[in-house]
Amino acid sequence: MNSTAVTDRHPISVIDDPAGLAISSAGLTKRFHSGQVAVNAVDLAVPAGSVYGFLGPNGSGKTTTIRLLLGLIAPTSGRHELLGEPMPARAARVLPRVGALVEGPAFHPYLSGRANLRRLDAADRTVDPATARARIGAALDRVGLSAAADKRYRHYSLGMRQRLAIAGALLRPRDLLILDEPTNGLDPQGTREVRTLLGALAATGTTVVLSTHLLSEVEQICTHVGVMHLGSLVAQGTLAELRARSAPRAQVVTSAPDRAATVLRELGLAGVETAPDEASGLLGDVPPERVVAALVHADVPVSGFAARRAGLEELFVQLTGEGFDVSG
Ligand SMILES: Nc1ncnc2c1ncn2[C@@H]1O[C@H](COP(=O)(O)OP(=O)(O)OP(=O)(O)O)[C@@H](O)[C@H]1O
Repeated sequence: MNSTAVTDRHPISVIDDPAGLAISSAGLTKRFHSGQVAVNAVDLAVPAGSVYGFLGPNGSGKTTTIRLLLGLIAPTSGRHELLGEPMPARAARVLPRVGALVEGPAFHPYLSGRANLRRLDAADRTVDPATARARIGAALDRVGLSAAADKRYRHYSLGMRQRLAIAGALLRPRDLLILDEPTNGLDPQGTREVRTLLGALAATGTTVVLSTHLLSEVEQICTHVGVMHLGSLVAQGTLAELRARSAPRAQVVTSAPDRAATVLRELGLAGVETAPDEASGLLGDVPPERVVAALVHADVPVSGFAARRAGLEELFVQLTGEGFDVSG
């Protein structure tokens, strides 16, 4: 096997530029006392300025990874940096630049959105109380809640509640925002509101990382994606890079995969891979019939041939062995 075929569970990392990363990790691992390895040697590379979708089925280790990144739990092994600073050594310096939504803040139902933010702001001893009013006003404005700021929280829609939680994370300027399932439990309208907000935040240059189990969410707002499966990061890259992986691929079923691979390479196919009884490569502009003719001409025993394109959804299913909820 000489490949990193997506059907294998080999990690695929297509981000190899170490510079300009908002988050990087190497071998980040968490084994719980139960013995369960929830996060297994994860090498994250989140480019600064990206909207990075951290995608994976429930239980794949997304929340645990986020908790590790924020220093809420200690890794069993591995290391990571946030905004170029090693964690946890520089936590005090870097965390003020990082907004997070992991377990949503507990808001008081009978207080207004503004009053709730006032309470949250007052709990932060590192900010100047004299400027609280302006800070809270700006945060409400950024999430589009200025008009509803003085309504009681209990009268807020689900989308408004989540936007208030995000406002809580934005009480001070942030370079990086890490959100665990920010649209979970929202109705379609609330989901739209939060997505629009995240897009607007990203447009101002904030790096946004959001975990999700929704493929559609990634397709709609993310520039980059990392795919988790059983605690491992099984793919990472731009959406375009992952889409390219699902470009049309010629698949040859043969008892001579190495010879078939040679023919595919000679024809100019990229990404040629072999497996027992199979060789495959990206077709690009090469017509499938030319591939078949060349194989026959080279006396490669061909017992099956297909030219097929895997969609993003199929790619993720291949990577994780699980179906994704494609709604939302
Ligand atoms: N404190 C803990 N002790 C033991 N096991 C844990 C702990 N926290 C999480 N796990 C386990 O680790 C695995 C990964 O959980 P995690 O919550 O990180 O996944 P997830 O991808 O965020 O899923 P979900 O979307 O359901 O939250 C799960 O099997 C979970 O049961």
